Amino acid sequence: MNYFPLMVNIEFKKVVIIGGGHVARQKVEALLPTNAEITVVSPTVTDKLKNYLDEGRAVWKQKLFEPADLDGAALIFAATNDEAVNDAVEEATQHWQLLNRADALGRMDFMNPAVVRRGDFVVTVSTTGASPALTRKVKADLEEQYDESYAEYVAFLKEARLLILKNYEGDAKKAALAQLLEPEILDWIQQKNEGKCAQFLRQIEAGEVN
Ligand SMILES: C[C@@]1(CC(=O)O)C2=NC(=C\c3[nH]c(c(CCC(=O)O)c3CC(=O)O)Cc3[nH]c(c(CC(=O)O)c3CCC(=O)O)/C=C3\N/C(=C\2)[C@@H](CCC(=O)O)[C@]3(C)CC(=O)O)/[C@H]1CCC(=O)O
Ligand SMILES: NC(=O)c1ccc[n+]([C@@H]2O[C@H](COP(=O)([O-])OP(=O)(O)OC[C@H]3O[C@@H](n4cnc5c(N)ncnc54)[C@H](O)[C@@H]3O)[C@@H](O)[C@H]2O)c1
Repeated sequence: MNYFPLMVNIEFKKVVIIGGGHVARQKVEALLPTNAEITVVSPTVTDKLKNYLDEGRAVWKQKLFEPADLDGAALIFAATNDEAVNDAVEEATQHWQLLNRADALGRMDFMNPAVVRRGDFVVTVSTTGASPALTRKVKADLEEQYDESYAEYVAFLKEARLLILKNYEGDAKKAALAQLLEPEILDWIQQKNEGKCAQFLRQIEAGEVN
């Protein structure tokens, strides 16, 4: 199956996770930055997951799964360790709801890639379920290659690009946008050279970048 990768806005959408184990905790952690409305349905939860629930970052329904738990959910994660329960979640999922099964059985409307998040810079990795271990290895490589400085780097590129779009047209715009990929800009960010960054923005505004 060829899955279609998407960046989806799920802010305020209801997401229901059935199960409260290690996998459910991973799903909650992946969802927290999205501001989705997360509900966890499970009689027990791990200590770390309990912390998120205590902080009000997700709602805990401390109970066994029932079909009504899925009402209004846009995304559903069947993440229990019991195949029969995951089957029951699948059975209760409406055609318009998107289902993920952590056991990778049955209806899999979407899969979870590994995610490296650096502010607006997001890199995802997937083997479409073929080798979660390779996915994690490549993720670790990417975390090293794209360190925390990329958040600030991409934020700076955004600011500079918007200034270029405002101040340049035609070929001059193209040339100025191409300048944004000069490696020295990443060097300035990593060396915390705020002077150089500010000077570059002033040069853009003065029409001097080409
Ligand atoms: C990327 C990540 C994202 C996430 O889960 O959010 C993710 N798995 C992660 C971790 C992880 N997965 C596994 C281990 C145990 C060690 C090992 O085996 O290596 C660990 C390590 C850990 O848990 O720490 C094993 C495993 N995974 C699946 C099965 C079921 C099966 O295949 O039968 C089994 C066997 C279970 C068993 O043995 O019983 C299934 C899936 N796991 C997926 C994603 C989807 C496709 C991924 C792809 O290939 O691209 C898919 C299909 C469904 C889905 O969940 O969407 C997350 C990275 C966390 C991070 O960010 O570091
Ligand atoms: N996708 C992945 O990354 C990945 C990784 C490892 C394992 N897995 C799969 O995910 C499954 C879950 O793994 P885990 O480590 O989180 O298991 P776990 O044993 O730590 O947790 C299982 C959870 O399911 C809950 N549960 C059981 N029956 C329930 C019911 N009727 N209603 C509601 N909740 C119920 C339990 O209370 C528990 O909190 C594994 O069995 C495996 O198939 C997936």
